[in-house]
Amino acid sequence: MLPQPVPSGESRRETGLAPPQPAGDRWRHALRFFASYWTSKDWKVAWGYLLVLVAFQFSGAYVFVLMNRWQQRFFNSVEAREVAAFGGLVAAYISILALQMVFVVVEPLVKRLLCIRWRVYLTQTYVDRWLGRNRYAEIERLRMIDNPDQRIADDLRYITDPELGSMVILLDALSALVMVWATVAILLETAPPITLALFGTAISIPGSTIWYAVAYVLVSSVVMVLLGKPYIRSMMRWQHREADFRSNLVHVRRNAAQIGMANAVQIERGSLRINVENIRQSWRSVIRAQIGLNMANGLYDRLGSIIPLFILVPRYFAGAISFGQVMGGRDAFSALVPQLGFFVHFYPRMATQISYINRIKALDDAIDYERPAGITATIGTPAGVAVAVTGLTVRRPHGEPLVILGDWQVRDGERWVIRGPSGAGKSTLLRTIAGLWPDGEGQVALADRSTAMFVPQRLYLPLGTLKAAICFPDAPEDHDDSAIAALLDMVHLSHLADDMHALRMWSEELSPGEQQRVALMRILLQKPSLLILDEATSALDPANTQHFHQLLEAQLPGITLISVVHDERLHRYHDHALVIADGRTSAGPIEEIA
Ligand SMILES: Nc1ncnc2c1ncn2[C@@H]1O[C@H](COP(=O)(O)OP(=O)(O)OP(=O)(O)O)[C@@H](O)[C@H]1O
Repeated sequence: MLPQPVPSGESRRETGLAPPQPAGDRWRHALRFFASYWTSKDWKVAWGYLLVLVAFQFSGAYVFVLMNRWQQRFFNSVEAREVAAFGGLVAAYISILALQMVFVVVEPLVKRLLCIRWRVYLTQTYVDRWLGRNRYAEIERLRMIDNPDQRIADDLRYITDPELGSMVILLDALSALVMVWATVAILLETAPPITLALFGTAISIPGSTIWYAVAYVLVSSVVMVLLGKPYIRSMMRWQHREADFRSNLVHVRRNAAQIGMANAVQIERGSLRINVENIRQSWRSVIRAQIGLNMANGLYDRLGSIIPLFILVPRYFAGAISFGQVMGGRDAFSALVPQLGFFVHFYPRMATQISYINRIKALDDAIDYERPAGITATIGTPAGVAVAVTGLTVRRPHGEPLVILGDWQVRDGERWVIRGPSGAGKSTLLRTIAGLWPDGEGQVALADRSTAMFVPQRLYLPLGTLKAAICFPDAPEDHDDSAIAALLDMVHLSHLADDMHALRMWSEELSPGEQQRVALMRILLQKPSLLILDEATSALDPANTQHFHQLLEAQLPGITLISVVHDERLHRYHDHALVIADGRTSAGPIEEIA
């Protein structure tokens, strides 16, 4: 069975070069994404905070109505010169103001508390899922999406932002609904009816201002949706370019020494310039797309405060309503229009959020993608066999065969060398044995995974002390300092003994050859029964390379060894050979294999 094609095109989608995913899929994903926190084990606190926030939206509308009524009373009493009522009105104002202050202080606080909990939950969940089932490695191996790290760190932060995030937009929507209800009630008291003559009958529709507001908002919404589409596209492209720039900067920082040695500063500067130029260009298209949106928003706000006066003042002139009602009506209309036009007003915010959620969807798709494992990795072999391979063909991700191995067995205590030209598939075969390469067909069985150890060319050094790096995966406390000092001496690194507990960037400080000797120390500490080495001495000088293998032989005499080595002088430390040439393999005792 050939592996299925790798899902691709996400980057093309995100840069706007390919059409977006179907809307139905995106909606379903967004629903699942939002529901996840509110049904998580933190649900009690989450819903508690949310209910408080919802209650705030309702009481906010109530305070708005109080303030509006107060305004009507105030202007009417000023117009009627009711001096005696002035003190009472000021006192009433102070009480309403005090209420408003409670909202101003407490509401943002609750919002922030909820948003940080939500962010922590989402971030932990995504980190776990990304690291689970080897997805982080598989996503990189197949280059499924770019910058999953930034999606987790940044996009989730923007979605849960307490000022501009998705939940705040939804709360604003609720607040808009409640306010619409409150302002409609006020406008019904002040707005003149619309009178129409239909087939000779006079029809009177109450609350003309409301209908004008609805028509006003509907027309603006259509305009905004049309203007917003290119805005979403350009925002996504811009985010993508920003992420590329950040990851290139990290790349330069990580490879600082190599770049210096290779005199590649010009090249890196050029590529960073291209990144910045790409940002500039995509930002320009964001700005262009924003011009129309800003203009429409500006007109929308300004006209919204003047139109009600044009409608209500003639009625005041006709003596049908009081001056207080004109001011109250204008206030309610001005409140109604932005609330009704929530979608209009917040479209740019929603558009940005949609693009973040789409990036998270791409991450979810990559994490959830189940690539049928053509090669099965199992535990359990016949007695005396350390590795049993059956019917194995290793393929490249897109299906072409890389190594056709068929059946192969490594018996306990055998020492195999894997040979072949560069690019033949030696490292990939080792990854397959480790169960990290699923593309192809056949079966790989290990006698015991827990006593097998894989040592790649570049060692993984965790952040922490040198002792922690040497003891990994054991905890540093599991081994005495004196034992580690003796090992350092054994591998000719005794000068590092005093720095054993120093917290430094060891992966950047130790030379590749020193790191390979740290790997040797790990081997001697862990004493694996099966050791798989991928050019594990490539950075060592000949004397240290000999020493590496001699130490292995002396300290771990019965070990089963599979190693990829280019240096023919090292073949004598092995008794069997597997040679890969043009995808075909030949295997057997070393003296029989040419
Ligand atoms: N993640 C990947 N996606 C696509 N192709 C890959 C991937 N990893 C390895 N390959 C390809 O598989 C082939 C074999 O690579 P591999 O690293 O196994 O070779 P090798 O024999 O170990 O080479 P060398 O001796 O130079 O280390 C190469 O052509 C490489 O480009």
